[in-house]
Amino acid sequence: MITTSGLTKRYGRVTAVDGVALRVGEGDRYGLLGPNGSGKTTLVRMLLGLVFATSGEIEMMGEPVPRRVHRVLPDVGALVEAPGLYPHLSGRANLAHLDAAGPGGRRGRRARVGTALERAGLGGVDARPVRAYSLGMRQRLGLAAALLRTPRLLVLDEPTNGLDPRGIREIRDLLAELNAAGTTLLICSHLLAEIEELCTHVGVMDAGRLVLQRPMGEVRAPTGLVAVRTPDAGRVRALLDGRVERHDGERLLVRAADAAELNARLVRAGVRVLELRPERRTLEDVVLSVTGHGSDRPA
Ligand SMILES: Nc1ncnc2c1ncn2[C@@H]1O[C@H](COP(=O)(O)OP(=O)(O)OP(=O)(O)O)[C@@H](O)[C@H]1O
Repeated sequence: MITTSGLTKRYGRVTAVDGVALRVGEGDRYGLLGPNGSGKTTLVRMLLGLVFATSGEIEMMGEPVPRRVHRVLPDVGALVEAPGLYPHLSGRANLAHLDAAGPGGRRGRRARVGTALERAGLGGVDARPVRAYSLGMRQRLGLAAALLRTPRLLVLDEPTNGLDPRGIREIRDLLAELNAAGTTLLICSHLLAEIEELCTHVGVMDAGRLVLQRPMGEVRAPTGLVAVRTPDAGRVRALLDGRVERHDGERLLVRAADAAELNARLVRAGVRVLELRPERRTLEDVVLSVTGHGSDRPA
């Protein structure tokens, strides 16, 4: 879906994006993480033909970008910067304007706009002028604009910016639904939890470089430790002498390659197991291990 090689963008002496080889496959939910100023936005803008690369190649859906970006953009929905909204018009009227600028004809416009508003959770408030919208509502309207033409690829920069927890959940569900219907997602965020919940693949930028790019399942590999919660912690210690790495009240951390085998052994010994779960590396651990201090901080 997206392949770049050696993609580089320099602004004077600042190298915002440095030799990036991005690989986003069809149907992926790709989360691009990185500290502020690590180059995520610049990278995404180059993909959309909004910023020209200093060097390197971009291919999107088999077409070279920016040379053939006009062929690609009709299949791409983007929520990258606040779209040019008219504050005195309603959300519905704004979308009708945007739709008129797109490839779809007049026919079906009303229905397209209505469906996009509904899906983005703005069905009930579409008559209000946009200047009365909260930040979250503007964000939803931006998403509704991206949804006007069920895109093959949806590129989102901080899609849940300004949303409350319920709004975040709704947008996440909507994105998962779109993805299930075939839309590839590329999401920039610095919210680890958001990416961890939603994405199948993760890329991490640091000081312009893509320092990690892997399927989520590999990133969150098991640590070889199993978390056990039991009121019989003392008995577990006696039983598994030397394999208990940590013990805090009812909670134990046990070194074990096979969680099922450990569970069977504890139950056989009459230990009451309340919870048992293989420990995985969190995305936070992984990201912190590959990124430096955050590119915006003075050295
Ligand atoms: N138009 C520009 N002119 C000069 N420098 C720029 C320009 N755009 C970005 N930069 C610089 O390039 C670097 C990367 O910026 P970019 O906005 O791509 O990072 P980011 O990862 O998207 O950060 P954030 O999470 O804060 O949006 C920063 O050092 C930034 O100051």
